[in-house]
Amino acid sequence: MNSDEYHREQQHVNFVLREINRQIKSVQNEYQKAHNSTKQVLQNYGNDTSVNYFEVDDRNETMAELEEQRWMASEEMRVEKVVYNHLYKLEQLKGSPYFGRIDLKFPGEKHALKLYIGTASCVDAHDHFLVFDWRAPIASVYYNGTLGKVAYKTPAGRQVTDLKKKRQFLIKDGKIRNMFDTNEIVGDEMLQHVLGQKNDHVMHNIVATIQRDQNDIIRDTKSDLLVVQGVAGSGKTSAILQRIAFLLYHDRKSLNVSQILLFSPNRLFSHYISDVLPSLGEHNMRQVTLADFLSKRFEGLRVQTIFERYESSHTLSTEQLKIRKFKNSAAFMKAVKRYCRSLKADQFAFSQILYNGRIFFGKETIKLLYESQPAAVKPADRFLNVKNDLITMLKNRIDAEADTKPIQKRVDNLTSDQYNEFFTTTHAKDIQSMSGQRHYIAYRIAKNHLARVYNAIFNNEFFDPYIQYQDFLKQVKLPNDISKAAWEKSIKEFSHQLELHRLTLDNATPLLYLRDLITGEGLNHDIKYLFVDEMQDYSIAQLVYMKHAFPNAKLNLIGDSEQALFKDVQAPQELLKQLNNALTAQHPRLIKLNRSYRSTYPITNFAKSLLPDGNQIQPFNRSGDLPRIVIRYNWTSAIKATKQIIRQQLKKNNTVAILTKHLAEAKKIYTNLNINVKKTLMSDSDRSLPQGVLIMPIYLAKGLEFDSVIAWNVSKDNYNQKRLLGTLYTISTRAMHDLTLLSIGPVSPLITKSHVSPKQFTINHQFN
Ligand SMILES: Nc1ncnc2c1ncn2[C@@H]1O[C@H](COP(=O)(O)OP(=O)(O)OP(=O)(O)O)[C@@H](O)[C@H]1O
Repeated sequence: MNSDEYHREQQHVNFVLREINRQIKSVQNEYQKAHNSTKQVLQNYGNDTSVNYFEVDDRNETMAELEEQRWMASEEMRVEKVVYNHLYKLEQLKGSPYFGRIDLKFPGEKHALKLYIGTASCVDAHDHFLVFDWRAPIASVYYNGTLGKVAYKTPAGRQVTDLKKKRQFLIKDGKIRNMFDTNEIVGDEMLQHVLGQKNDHVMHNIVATIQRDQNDIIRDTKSDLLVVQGVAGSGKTSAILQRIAFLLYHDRKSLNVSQILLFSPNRLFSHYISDVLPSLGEHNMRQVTLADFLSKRFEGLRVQTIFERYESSHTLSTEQLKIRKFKNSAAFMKAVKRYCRSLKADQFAFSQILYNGRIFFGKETIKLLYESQPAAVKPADRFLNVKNDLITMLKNRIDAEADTKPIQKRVDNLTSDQYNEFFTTTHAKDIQSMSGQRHYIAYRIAKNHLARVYNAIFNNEFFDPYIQYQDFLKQVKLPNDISKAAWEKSIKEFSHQLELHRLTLDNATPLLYLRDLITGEGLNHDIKYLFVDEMQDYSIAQLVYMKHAFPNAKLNLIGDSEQALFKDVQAPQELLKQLNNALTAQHPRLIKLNRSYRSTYPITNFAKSLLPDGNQIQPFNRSGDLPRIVIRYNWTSAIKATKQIIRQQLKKNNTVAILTKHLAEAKKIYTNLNINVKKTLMSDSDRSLPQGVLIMPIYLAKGLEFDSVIAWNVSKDNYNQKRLLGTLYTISTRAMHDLTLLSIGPVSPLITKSHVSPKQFTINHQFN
């Protein structure tokens, strides 16, 4: 590009930045004013709440005043937040106001319009858009269109225009570092630049270089089940984060960030992606791991995590593996549903409610309440009715109790301060007569006595879901390949675990499903979009449960069936078929991403050759060294070689990750690796990644990437089963720039018998 053009564009950047800086100053003032005003109102509100309540007439007046103050305070806070968000967005534009330009010529117009596109919009005092938000309908042309006739959607319908130019910029600290004209979606030159950078342990937004198929994921507004199957490093996570930012913009009148929930594989990953949305001017959505979600739902029990299950899975017999498969299937969840629907009153696992060691509500009473309802009423509604009936019965008991002598005596013995303490609520303050006040106090005392019974009813303690689940297990029809003896043993194991206050993951979801179906509780109607990243690591049963638990949510399942750590590598089509069958949806959509961006060309080529059907994977053309296979014959030489590799790698990379199959291996390396650089053994509870040498089992590295990776002990002994292919593939694809595979003894057939050819790696083989 000639220097005149470059100069003109830099002038334009300067012009836009001047306007942005001017606006920042003015909004800063506005913000200060809004902040002071909120402070003032809150202070007034604080003073007013300390008023006296002695005179009845004053009370009502004060309540009205307080109500008004409260309203004013919340209004002030709302205004302050709006101004703050505006300021935040302007600050985001300060160093780099935009990244793209499109020239559009509309029918009937003489000249093309130049539009600049950035992470947020900026409008001048005359309402001219200096920068368009990347999510605005017209900006879709930047991502979708090649030069010539293009169309884009607007609220008023489809618009057609002529795309005359598409220009990309790399602007840093207000200076154009690079710019290209391109006809492609986003030119490879720009991608080369972005992808060649060293990892700094937080994920970056890809807003300037979104690719066409990623754009389809981001801008989908119709699907209620969006399944993204993308090869390793294809930008699945990046695309869904951009999608969240897009949806918040697109549905800004009806959607807020608290209505979006992301299930993420672990806390490290949650931290890794935590900067992406703020960099796009959006607040972070809620994230939860399956372990955290289940622990909340089973208070008092220790629920196994995905990783604990993975760690223990090598000790399982073939029979136990078959049982696991069955419990993780859609068929098992269907059986739970059928069982709950057909339950008769005498099959219910009702529990008595005790008070001071005596039966307060017996099982029979509860059963009768259940039976007394018409059979046509749904189990969950019948359960709720029982609960309400029990509460009514309890209230009657409290009423009766209030009139008893011991309670009346307690009322008589109250001091006047104690007496007045009962009258702080609006409702209580309205009771004027003396007898009314006395009864009110007696009722409150009796209610306090019986609070434990109330809590027991409220928490559904009159029903035992664990016994019910066991009953279900005893009668469920088994698949032919599971023997009755093995099944019975597994039921015993379930009760044994319960005695220890533990619950395995395989039982947790069906049990929760059964509990929810019977009690009608556990549903979250607020969530409108549910995202599940690394979906291949969830069982179908877990996904069925999520669909049930978030009934209003559109499901977004993102993963790679070939990175399965917990089961055999599955062909994408097979996984999708299973999902479609289990999660019936009105508007399902599948988007596949086959181009891999993370790793250099030689690394992606090597990794794809490990897979039986890796041909669909398209490596991004970024140069780099061939992966190295390093073979040693004992532990000491392997550690020695590792130290050498680390020293070499740290000369050009910030981080070297040693990735193992299990935690035990990782711990052993950490203890034996004496090296004078910072080394860290990562654990399940860690939230951030330091630099230097990181040692961790692969499941903690899910979704992450590192400059240089050492795949630990890829030997025949260590990687001896077909189901470890997903693990090996996932480890190899965590490397951005360098990959070393270290083997203690002969190399695994998963490599030697794959499509990997000797030209795809270098080898370093030493006998000692
Ligand atoms: N359009 C893009 N522009 C720039 N970088 C991109 C783009 N798409 C992906 N990347 C980069 O490629 C890398 C991999 O992206 P991401 O982690 O989103 O992929 P993924 O499919 O979720 O990976 P995996 O399943 O292997 O964990 C990241 O460094 C990301 O920034």
